[in-house]
Amino acid sequence: MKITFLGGGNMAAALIGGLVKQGFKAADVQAVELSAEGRAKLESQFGVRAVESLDEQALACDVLVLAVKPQQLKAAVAPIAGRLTTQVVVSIAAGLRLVDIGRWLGDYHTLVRAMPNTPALIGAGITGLFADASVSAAGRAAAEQVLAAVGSTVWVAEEAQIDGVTAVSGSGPAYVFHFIECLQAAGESLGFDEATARKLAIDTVLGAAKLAADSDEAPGVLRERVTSKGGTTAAALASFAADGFPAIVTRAVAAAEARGRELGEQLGRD
Ligand SMILES: NC(=O)C1=CN([C@@H]2O[C@H](COP(=O)(O)OP(=O)(O)OC[C@H]3O[C@@H](n4cnc5c(N)ncnc54)[C@H](O)[C@@H]3O)[C@@H](O)[C@H]2O)C=CC1
Ligand SMILES: O=C(O)[C@@H]1CCC=N1
Repeated sequence: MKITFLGGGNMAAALIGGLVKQGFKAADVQAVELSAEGRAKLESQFGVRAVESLDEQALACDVLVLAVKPQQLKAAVAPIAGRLTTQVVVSIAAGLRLVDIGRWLGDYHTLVRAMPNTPALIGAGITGLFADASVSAAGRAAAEQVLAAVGSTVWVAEEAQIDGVTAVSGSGPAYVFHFIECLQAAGESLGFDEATARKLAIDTVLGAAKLAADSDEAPGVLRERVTSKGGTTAAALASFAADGFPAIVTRAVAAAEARGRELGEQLGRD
């Protein structure tokens, strides 16, 4: 399977890195990237062909992944409008709706919306997928194969749910990194040096996530097991509750989801 990325920035690099690590042949992966520095990085890091514009060789692919910023996508696909034949086009752009992307591509509807996340770089991503009704089973399978190479995948029943996936898991790594930053800073405030506080914070999140992933129990049950009555964890959790932590998370995720919808509506007017 030949895969071309239109846009070779952070997320494309995470996906390309993941694909190559998972055994995809670098010769079957290409990237179209405006920045010379970006192209040089992709070529040297992953050994893939990186070009400035979508030439015939780059267009001759089975899956074309649109990996530019939502605000850049309409202009980026303009040169290929009406030139697509059988390629499965997978947009990973936040918010943008298939109906608008299809229009910008010159009424082309072999389209899949996917929302991956950056842990794809280490094969630990999670991607939500939604396909236009006209995409064949083989087309869906091709799109899924690309994303499944870098982590797990879930199909959603309605396109609007991709904005929810974006809010929970697309943006989610940033929330977890932020929590790690805060836990590290809290450790430093107790007198640990930076390296020690960082290790305590990261290894805790890593271990807890692994335990939650491996366990049949709900995260709430695992939380209760850490929480001795009248103990230290109970004191911390009472403080979290008093500060409204669950509502803070719910509001933040809702803000991300609303922003996705807003981006789709705003940019789709073009
Ligand atoms: N960063 C993340 O964690 C995630 C990002 N996304 C989505 O992935 C897309 C890309 O995001 P990032 O990689 O973070 O952005 P980025 O800015 O790092 O990458 C976009 C790249 O596209 C290039 N580009 C822009 N116009 C171009 C054109 N006409 N032809 C060729 N290259 C062009 C830019 O030079 C840039 O390197 C966005 O739509 C975003 O919503 C999706 C999931 C997670
Ligand atoms: O922040 C963003 O808009 C993108 C989408 C998901 C992660 N990064």
